[in-house]
Amino acid sequence: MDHFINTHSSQNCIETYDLHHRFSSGQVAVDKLSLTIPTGSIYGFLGPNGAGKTTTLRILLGLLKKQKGEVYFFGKPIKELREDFLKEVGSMIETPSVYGHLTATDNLRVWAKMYNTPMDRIDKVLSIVGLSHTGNKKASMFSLGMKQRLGIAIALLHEPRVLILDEPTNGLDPNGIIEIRELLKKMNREQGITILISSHILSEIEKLVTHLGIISNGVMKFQGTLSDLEQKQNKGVLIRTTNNKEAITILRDLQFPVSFMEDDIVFVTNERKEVAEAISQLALASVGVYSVEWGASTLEDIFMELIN
Ligand SMILES: Nc1ncnc2c1ncn2[C@@H]1O[C@H](COP(=O)(O)OP(=O)(O)OP(=O)(O)O)[C@@H](O)[C@H]1O
Repeated sequence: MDHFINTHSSQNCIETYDLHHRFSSGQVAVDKLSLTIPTGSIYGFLGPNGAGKTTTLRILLGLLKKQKGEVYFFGKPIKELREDFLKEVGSMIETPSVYGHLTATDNLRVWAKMYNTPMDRIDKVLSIVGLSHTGNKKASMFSLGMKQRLGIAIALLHEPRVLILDEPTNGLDPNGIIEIRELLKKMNREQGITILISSHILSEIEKLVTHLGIISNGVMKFQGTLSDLEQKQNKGVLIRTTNNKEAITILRDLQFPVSFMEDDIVFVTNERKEVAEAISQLALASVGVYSVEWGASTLEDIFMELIN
């Protein structure tokens, strides 16, 4: 592992190298996982149920003992930082820890005492998460979205530089998802907080994140920016002709990678020249081409391909 020690960077808020975790049941939950979360990014940690996201986040936070691998926060190994790094980290793992019989303010008072945070910070975080108006309402009467917001407020109390959130949009309706998304974007933009957010639904975080790590069965399948992922999109061309049956025979004989999709011929290529050549060949064979349309596989298609 020594060769990694020199490669870590203070440009990155969190880095892991070759993290590995096996539960006593024998289940390997995390396998040689290397994460790179740039400072200032919103990093989406995406994977299906049981992929190993929560296990990874718990290891990062020291809630689960690291078995193998390295973890760096702000360019330094956590064993050097000891528990000090936790002052810089706010987190919400699984469900928010909220006392139902207390108001939002009283919930925050409990945590402020524990963190030794000045009480005037409470109004600030309530305003950041949009819960200032909740007054005497007990948290048990909050909607799920409000409870999630309160959980985020608790995570923000001690002014962390990084926020780690495990599926914060779980169970929320579409409006709730949008509200949390806008809140996180605002915090990242206005306060420069780096955010690591896990999810099992690409569409819930696609509009939020700058970077993505896709995990399946404990193994990292993709890591990069959203546009890196978009580059993996396999562009294709939909061709409509006066005689699709003949057209497909001609194109297959000429070794073009074509197939049928409903009534269209799908031609998988990114090469304009190849498309032009295919159309000329069809014209030579007196097959009329009346429509040519560039299509693209969706990000969801790529995600499904990566995790299966
Ligand atoms: N305490 C445990 N003992 C044994 N196996 C466990 C334990 N906790 C988790 N696992 C297993 O480890 C694997 C990874 O679980 P983990 O909770 O990290 O996944 P996840 O990606 O967070 O999933 P989800 O989206 O469902 O929360 C799963 O197969 C899970 O069953």
